[in-house]
Amino acid sequence: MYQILVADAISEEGLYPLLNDTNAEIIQKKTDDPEVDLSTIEALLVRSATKVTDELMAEMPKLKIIARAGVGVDNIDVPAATKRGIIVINAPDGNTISTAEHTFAMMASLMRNIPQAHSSVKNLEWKRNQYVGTELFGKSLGIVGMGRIGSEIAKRAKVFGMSVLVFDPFLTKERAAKLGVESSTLDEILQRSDIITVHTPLTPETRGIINEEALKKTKKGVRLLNCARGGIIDEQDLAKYVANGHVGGVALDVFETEPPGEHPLLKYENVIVTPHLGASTKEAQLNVATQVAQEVRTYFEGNPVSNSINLPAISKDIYEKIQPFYQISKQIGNILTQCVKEGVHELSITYSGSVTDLETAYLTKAMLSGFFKGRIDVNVNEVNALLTAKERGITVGEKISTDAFGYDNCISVTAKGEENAFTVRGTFIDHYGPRIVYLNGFNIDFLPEGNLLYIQHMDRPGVIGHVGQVLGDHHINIATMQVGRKQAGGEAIMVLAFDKPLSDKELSLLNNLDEIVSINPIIL
Ligand SMILES: NC(=O)c1ccc[n+]([C@@H]2O[C@H](COP(=O)([O-])OP(=O)(O)OC[C@H]3O[C@@H](n4cnc5c(N)ncnc54)[C@H](O)[C@@H]3O)[C@@H](O)[C@H]2O)c1
Ligand SMILES: O=C(O)[C@H](O)COP(=O)(O)O
Repeated sequence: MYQILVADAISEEGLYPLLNDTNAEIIQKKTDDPEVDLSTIEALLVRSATKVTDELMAEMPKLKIIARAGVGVDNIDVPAATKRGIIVINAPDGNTISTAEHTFAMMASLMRNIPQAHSSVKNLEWKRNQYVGTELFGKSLGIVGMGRIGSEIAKRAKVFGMSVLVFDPFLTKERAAKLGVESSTLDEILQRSDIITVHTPLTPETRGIINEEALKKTKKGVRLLNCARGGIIDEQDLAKYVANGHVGGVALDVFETEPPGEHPLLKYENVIVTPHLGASTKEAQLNVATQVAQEVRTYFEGNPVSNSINLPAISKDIYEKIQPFYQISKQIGNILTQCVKEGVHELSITYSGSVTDLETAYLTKAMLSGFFKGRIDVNVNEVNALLTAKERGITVGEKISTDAFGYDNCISVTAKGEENAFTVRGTFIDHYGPRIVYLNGFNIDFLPEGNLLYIQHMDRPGVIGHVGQVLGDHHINIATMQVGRKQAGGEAIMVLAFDKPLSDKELSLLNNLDEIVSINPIIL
């Protein structure tokens, strides 16, 4: 049973896929709740409130997946999660409409002084002249960041009769034309817009994208909105421009620090604010919670997730095709790590035959996760495999070859150390399964599974009998046995499978046999 910590307020109804999973135990508590045993948690579900730091992850050694029920992952240390092999997923589009609607509601409120007028009437005043507003119709709206939310704002703005200027470095002129908006530079937006709204993620590039220098270029009376992330508009610079009357109004749903506390902008009548409510609708919360709950369940069922921030996305049908090769790639990596007895500085992988039609980069990462399994203290998976290899000075090379050694497909991996190189080849045969077909210079054919023993020996009459005798004397049943040799009387190998691993004593008795060169248990 896997334990899931739901650390923020996430829709109970949306958690249904997990609440319904008999393999899942849901704990709905904060991460610092003394009743929570962080060491047993395998999945963590959050919104923007919980800060998922490297220190927190260090307290959660079993953590495999962090799910953000929403879009922004700036509260999660994604590079640290990647390093630890923890998958980070989000729900990228479940709250788009709610946030676009909230931004629009803020814009209309700002233009018509609705929050101020509302408070005034509640205070028993009736100041009709004081709250004369401005129409949205005919105004130019500048949108910085034309992604999911920016695009929805643009659609609504057009219906309201506004002209829309957009700045997004990834927006093509064709898409802009299709959306009926004018693709502009940031400067054009600053100079021409009556209202400017930002909808980018907070990145080093977008932090302070609207700062003093930008504000100087705006029209007098410009209105500014930030319903994306605090910091995209520099709050200190904005406060100056509200104070000097250049900026005509501001609507903020987000702040650099949340809650903002005593904030210089809060004292101005023409600054309206909400407490990060963009995604706070029943619909959005149900959408994002359902999306991540389903994804977490999918992950624990052993299937690929589709909204990972730090793992290449792979569609379900591609995953189904890749799955058999994925397993054998892992097994080859794991055989290598158990057979190579020196430091490895290079791993080169050659794909041939039908496997070359697939996403081989994914298989290379699977091979690496098998290679590092049990070798280092970190959980290595497809998320951090390449990074781990790089950190350990292992060069990873990938090649395609036309020679599949007579098989439909072949994955061949060579591990190079200071002294030696060791090659393992595997194939996947339909209706038969994965097979290892080459081990360190010898053709062989065995199932990479369970408790195996790889023996190097001299090809002499009686050797198989001697091995059988030792094992028989210790009541050890041989499940399968495969042999391979290069030439009669020369070096040979055998690979035996057992129901349980052999003891040190049994291994040592086998090792002492005259014809045996070396023995090497492999546990897969
Ligand atoms: N207030 C809320 O509750 C709430 C809810 C949902 C999302 N958000 C925030 O809204 C923002 C937008 O979300 P989204 O789902 O539309 O994201 P998105 O990824 O779909 O869109 C972001 C867009 O910003 C553009 N962009 C990136 N860098 C840029 C730059 N330097 N200049 C101009 N454009 C740039 C990207 O090309 C992309 O098109 C995010 O910051 C998200 O966290 C807030
Ligand atoms: O990035 C997001 O999805 C929004 O900022 C919503 O954040 P929340 O889930 O904390 O409301």
